[in-house]
Amino acid sequence: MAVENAPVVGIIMGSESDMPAMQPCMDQLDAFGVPYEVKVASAHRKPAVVHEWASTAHQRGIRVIVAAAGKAAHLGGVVAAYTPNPVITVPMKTSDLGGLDSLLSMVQMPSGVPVACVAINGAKNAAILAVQILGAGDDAARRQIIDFKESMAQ
Ligand SMILES: Nc1c(C(=O)O)ncn1[C@@H]1O[C@H](COP(=O)(O)O)[C@@H](O)[C@H]1O
Repeated sequence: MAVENAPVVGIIMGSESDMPAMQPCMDQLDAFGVPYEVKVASAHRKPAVVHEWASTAHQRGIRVIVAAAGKAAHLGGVVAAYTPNPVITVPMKTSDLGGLDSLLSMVQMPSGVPVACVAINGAKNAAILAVQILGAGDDAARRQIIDFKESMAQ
């Protein structure tokens, strides 16, 4: 049975240093009233933790995952390998290559393991897309998007 206010969006990021750029994602989910959980874990530095988190997310009630990372941003692809949930990746802007490194390493997934990818530092759009995905099968989430689009047009 679904627990009321249990997280339905799982946000994972490769480092604490990604947190400021990802804050708009959390803020937007708060604005929609969509519950989420946040995990900081790196597929490079803590592969076992990422494996555990990603492979059990759907069992905890998570329905969409947002994965943010910078540089050699393999985190989203690794998470996608372990979960049946849709994964939205957020390439982090980087000091050396401006985030093109993050973008290309996220978006160029091999056939069979897709991820969605928003713009460099596109944290807010990741939240909106996550709720749109939820809204495909949930009337309340779809209502949030309809209201959001109306207020954006004003
Ligand atoms: N791309 C990845 C992964 C991964 O893909 O597993 N783990 C950490 N990182 C990224 O490294 C950058 C620098 O991290 P630090 O600031 O911790 O050195 C961050 O943007 C992080 O997402």
